Amino acid sequence: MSPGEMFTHFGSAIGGLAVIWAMFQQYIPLQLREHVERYTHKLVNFVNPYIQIVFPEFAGEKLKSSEAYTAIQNYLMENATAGAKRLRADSIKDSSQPLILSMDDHEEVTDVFKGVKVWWSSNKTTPKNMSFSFFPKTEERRFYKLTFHRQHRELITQSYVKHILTEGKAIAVKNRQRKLYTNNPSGKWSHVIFEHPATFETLAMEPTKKQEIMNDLIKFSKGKEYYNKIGKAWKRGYLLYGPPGTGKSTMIAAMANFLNYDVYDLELTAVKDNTELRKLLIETSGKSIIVIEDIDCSLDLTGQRKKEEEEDDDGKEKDNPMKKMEKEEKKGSKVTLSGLLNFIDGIWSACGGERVIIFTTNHVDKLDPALIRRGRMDKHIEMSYCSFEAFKVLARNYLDIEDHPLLPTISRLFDETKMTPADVAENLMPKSDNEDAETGLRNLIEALKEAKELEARNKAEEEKRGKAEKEEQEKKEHGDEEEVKESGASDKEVKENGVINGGVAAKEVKENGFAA
Ligand SMILES: Nc1ncnc2c1ncn2[C@@H]1O[C@H](COP(=O)(O)OP(=O)(O)OP(=O)(O)O)[C@@H](O)[C@H]1O
Ligand SMILES: [Mg+2]
Repeated sequence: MSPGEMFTHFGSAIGGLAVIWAMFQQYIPLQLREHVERYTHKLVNFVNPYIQIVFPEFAGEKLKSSEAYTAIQNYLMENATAGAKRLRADSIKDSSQPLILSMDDHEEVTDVFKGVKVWWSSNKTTPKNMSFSFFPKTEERRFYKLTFHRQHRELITQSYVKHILTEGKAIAVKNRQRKLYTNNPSGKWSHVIFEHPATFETLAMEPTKKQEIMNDLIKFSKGKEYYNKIGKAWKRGYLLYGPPGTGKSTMIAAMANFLNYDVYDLELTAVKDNTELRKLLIETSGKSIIVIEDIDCSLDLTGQRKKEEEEDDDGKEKDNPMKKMEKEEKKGSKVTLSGLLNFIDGIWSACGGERVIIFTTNHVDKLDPALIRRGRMDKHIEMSYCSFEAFKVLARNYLDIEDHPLLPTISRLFDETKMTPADVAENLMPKSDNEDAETGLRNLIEALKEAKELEARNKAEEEKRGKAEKEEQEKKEHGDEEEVKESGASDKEVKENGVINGGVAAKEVKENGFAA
């Protein structure tokens, strides 16, 4: 029992006396009665050196728990419930969710702040005039009570309470269930709980490169003041590019888990036009990652400008409504490159809150340079084939292997051939329950050897094809030369003939002339 409570009980005892007092009071003059009551109250307050603050669950807004109450609940859950003997397990929806514990009613815990001890208790009051209700719970009023010695009044009311509220809110952010939003054809976001297990720890990538990305994200997420100072919207763009199965989508999930952000997976082909795009983007919340996967396939963004020019060129087709409609249909979505770029260029600076924008593509060379120039996409990250360093992460995750006699062989094979992390992971995955780690490694070695052979075969075939083409070309060129040669000879003949003939003729003429 907290000292405050003790005094409360002391107060109740006095209250008991007051009841007896009330029985007699009708015989006592009113003035004297008031006098006695005032002094008992004063006496209790004078003897009780403890102060109590009450934080009710519903303050002001009726339907939403007060921010302070929720923050205190979170804080106590993480920091102080160890001392509580009776806990309440609330909001268990399914077995995969972590157990959320809070103090049971009338339970009490202590907390220490800068060497000062305070007491917290969880309480509820039931209104005296209990009316019949189908929802009896709503009649209860819960509250937290904080008790501390009056000599620490300043410290507690000014620093401790503030500390609790900020800590509690931070815990809420950390524990909140994050969401994965996707846009549907009716132009709205719908969401599910985001529960992707990928983390930077499980992501196969060179450690230095990985660390660099993590540092970049940390700097960004803590950069509120910096972005304010330079007058830029608080956002950062990443372009992830590389062949399929190199971990682009996995990287996005790892980033979201690392930053504790929501994810908005924007399917551009489902967006009707620029107006809808703007609406969708404005509806995104702060602390979120906006993803446009396969940006080169989502829209004909790269060719948009060219197409418009083409359309302008052939005026005839433009006048034909059927042709025009066909074209519109083919075009499908009318989201334009310039529309998209406008939004990326900080139109949401007014919306506040930090946002990360990620584009992914398999063909970085196909993208319009305007889309990926620095400043729009701040960081270009290449996701490439699995290196030995990256493989070690997978070996640790999939097989719990740090070291193994087969690793040097694998290292050599990785130098000689290319394989995506997705394929490596697939090979390491046990095919049956009783498969051991070594089998996994052997499977991978086999697959790497096969990949190497295939590569060699493809290369040989390509060379052969190249050679054949070269020969064909040479043959063609040779053929031309022959022809040239042949036609050259006839020219010569003509020439020679001409000369001969001419010579003859001249001779003849001469001769004739002479003759003449
Ligand atoms: N770098 C990686 N680290 C760990 N796992 C990976 C990595 N790359 C791929 N994987 C594994 O392969 C699967 C496919 O990878 P992912 O979907 O991230 O590839 P992607 O690059 O997005 O491919 P696509 O271009 O086809 O979208 C993942 O589920 C993951 O298990
Ligand atoms: Mg992907």
